[in-house]
Amino acid sequence: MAPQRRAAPRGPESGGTAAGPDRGGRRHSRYPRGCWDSGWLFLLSSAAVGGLLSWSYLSTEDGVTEVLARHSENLQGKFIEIPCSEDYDSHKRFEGCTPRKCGRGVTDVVITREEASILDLHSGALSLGKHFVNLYRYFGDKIQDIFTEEDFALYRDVRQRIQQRIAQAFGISSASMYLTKPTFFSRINNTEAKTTHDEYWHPHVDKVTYGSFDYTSLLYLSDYTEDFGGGRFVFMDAGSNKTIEPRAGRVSFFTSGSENLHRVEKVHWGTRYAITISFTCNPDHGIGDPVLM
Ligand SMILES: O=C(O)CCC(=O)C(=O)O
Ligand SMILES: [Fe+2]
Repeated sequence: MAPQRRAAPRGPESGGTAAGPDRGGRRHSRYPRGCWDSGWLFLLSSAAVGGLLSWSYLSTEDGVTEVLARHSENLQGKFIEIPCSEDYDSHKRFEGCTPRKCGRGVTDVVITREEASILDLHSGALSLGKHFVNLYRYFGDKIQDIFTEEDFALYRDVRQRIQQRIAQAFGISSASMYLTKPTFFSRINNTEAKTTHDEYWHPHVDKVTYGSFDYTSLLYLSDYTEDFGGGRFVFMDAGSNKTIEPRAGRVSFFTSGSENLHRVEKVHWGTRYAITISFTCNPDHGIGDPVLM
């Protein structure tokens, strides 16, 4: 069955909250001491009850979970810096590219939902049962029946914008990064895994799993809770997991070392589409953009 194109309109941009001037201090002194104390106690106990409630609400079988990006949010950009692991020291360093600043970011404004829906059409055509398929080898001459030159141009443009966003977030030059392999479409549903490659739910470190990766990006093509259930992306931090709920057009990116150990929750229903676009700092591990031959 041909996949359906979903042309969902974009929601309004989310605005930031400006911090106001400190208005709290002077008001407290107007209250009699006893009243202030009980008010404070009340505040503290409500905060404790609230905290407990949200803790139990957010807790999962994996421990305490914090949501970094909800499906319903339209995030301009969120970036969290974290200390780099030592993984990069055991590889050749490329100053100005190899991570010195590490972290993770997510944005909903670099790729539109419309662009995601066009790419999604193709991931539907690529349901081949295995996780890694070399499209050129698989389709041969027929590849031109599946992808048009416009599709490749869109892919190149999307990849370029993601690369620039990553470079900006980590303070490096976009020209020092190279696309690397595997860069792939993934399609996940709740059918049984056929090979170990299909077992996407295992915690892993991309730099260990894929070798050449320095920066990983994920472009989501479908929507958590609308197109599929489960399937959230989880950063596995000590003591607290951080989740990203996929949303069409959402880009999440992070340094590929063990500072960003992660996994994907099992998909319970529906189909989840995403593209993994990865970058290396080592020109020897770079690959060219896909082209139509
Ligand atoms: O699809 C995702 O959200 C993550 C996939 C992933 O971890 C990977 O391809 O290495
Ligand atoms: Fe990964």
